This record gives sequence, C-alpha cells and structure tokens, in this order.
Amino acid sequence: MRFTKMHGIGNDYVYVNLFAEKLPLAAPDLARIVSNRYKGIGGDGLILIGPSERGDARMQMFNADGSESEMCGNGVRCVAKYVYDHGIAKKPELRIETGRGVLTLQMFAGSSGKAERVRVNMGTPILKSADIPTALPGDPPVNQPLVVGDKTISVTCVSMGNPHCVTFVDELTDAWVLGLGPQVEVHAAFPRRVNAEFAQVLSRTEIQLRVWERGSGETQACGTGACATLVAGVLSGRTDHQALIHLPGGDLEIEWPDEKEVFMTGPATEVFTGEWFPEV
Ligand SMILES: N[C@@H](CCC[C@H](N)C(=O)O)C(=O)O
Repeated sequence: MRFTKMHGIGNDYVYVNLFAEKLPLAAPDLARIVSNRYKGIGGDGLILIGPSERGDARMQMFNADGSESEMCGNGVRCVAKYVYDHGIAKKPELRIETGRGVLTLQMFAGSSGKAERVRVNMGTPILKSADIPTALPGDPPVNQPLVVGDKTISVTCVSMGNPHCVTFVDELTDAWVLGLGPQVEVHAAFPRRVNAEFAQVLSRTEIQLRVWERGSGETQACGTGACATLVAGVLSGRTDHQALIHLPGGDLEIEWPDEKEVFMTGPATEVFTGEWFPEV
C-alpha cells in the first residue's frame, strides 16, 4: 500500500490516496497497525483521501486506536494540501467532504507553487449538550463542575463535529494532561468519549494549549481542539473572538468573528511517501 506521511504542526497521520489505492485491510485495523511507532509507519492515526460527489475530495479519519472520528482540523488542511499539490484539484478554494459536512478551504501557495498554509471554514460549533454529546447540563455547558476521581474540575464543552471538553488551568502540567486527560476521555458524562483540552490563557488573544485526544492520547496539536478552546474562551468570557493558539507542535490562528462559523489558519506539511507491506 502506497502512503504519504503528513503533519499539521506535528499532528501526524498516515494518508492513503483512495483515488489510486485499495486498502489491504479494514480501515480501523489498518489504522491501529500503521499508527504503531515501533512496528508500523508511526502516526496519530490514519486518514483516507477519496472521491466525493459533494466536493473535490472526501476525508475519512481514524484515530490510533482504530476509532473513527467525524472531524480532524489538522488533517483536513493536509488533505487539502495533498489534493492541491498532487493535482487532484488545483484550485485556490477547495471543498472537502468530512463527517461534519462539506468544508471550504482557502489555499496559500509558496514560491514552489505548493500549498503551505490553509484557512479552513470549520463551520458553526455545536453547543447543545445533547448534540455534543454530554450529560452535563447547560446549552451551552459552560464552567460546569465535573468530578474526576477525587477532584472536581470546571469544564466547558463544545463540538466541532467531534466532542471536546475544555478545562482552563493556571499552569499546564503533566498532572493535568497525562493524569486527568485519560480519565476525562472516558468519563461517564461523555457517551461517545471526548477530546480533553487543557488551556492556559496568556492574554485575551493568546492561549497555551495541550490536548489529550480521544483514541490517540496526547498529540503535538489538535485543530478542532484549538477551535473548541477559542469558542470556550469566548463563552466563558476569558478571550476575544480571535486568538493565537500555541500548541506543543506550533501555532494556529483561530477566529470566531460573529459567533457563527469558526475559521482556522495554519500550515500543512508533506514529510515523505512510502510503500507499506502487510505482515503475513
Ligand atoms: N487531531 C485532530 C482531531 C482528531 C480526532 C479526535 N481524536 C477525535 O476522536 O475526535 C484535529 O486536528 O482536529
């Protein structure tokens, strides 16, 4: 199976072009195997790029544990870059079908003619608790107490197509991300599990963020997580409608101008291509 390794500020996935390739295994099994950083290709999961009847291409994303997610912010920028650079559709504006509908992306090419940065209309955040989904009260659920082990934390929940639970903290420590993250992910308040964001507000326009992702553990960056965090920052009165989000792997610019659609801008990078042989 031929594949391409790409990342968006360090959030790395194995990409397979279904316009040209057939999968040798069911996608969830393949995701688990290729994501393994010792015995596979290595990555936070698997992303399939295929034909779409509604857009220029369709993205399907699977976490490292094989679970499928509705959406991936860093992934959709990379899918658009792939579609643009590999001539599937070389247009300044692309439409990519995802689990949360067809998204519009603006491509910014560098002097090589290849796409370097991508601005994505991420759609309107979902703020009704039943639709996020969470058992926590409030539409939207803002600053809600959540009992995790022997701690009660205050969380704000947002869906960007996929579910997020944002905790604002004074200091970003491993105790929050690696200690609480895995417990929040599988907490009974989240029937479809959840991505857990831990955010330190640096100013009204700057946030430091780490994310424990559903199905993949801590990643270098999470695009939908950055969007959900800005929305949570606005809803809880902590931030303005535009902020630079610093993640371990780099920065994303997030805007929620009129509290309708969220926009995300950031880089997309192709690292290498290769051929993977299933073990027999
Ligand atoms: N890293 C992604 C999100 C990937 C999916 C997530 N783990 C989930 O299960 O919802 C991003 O950049 O948005």
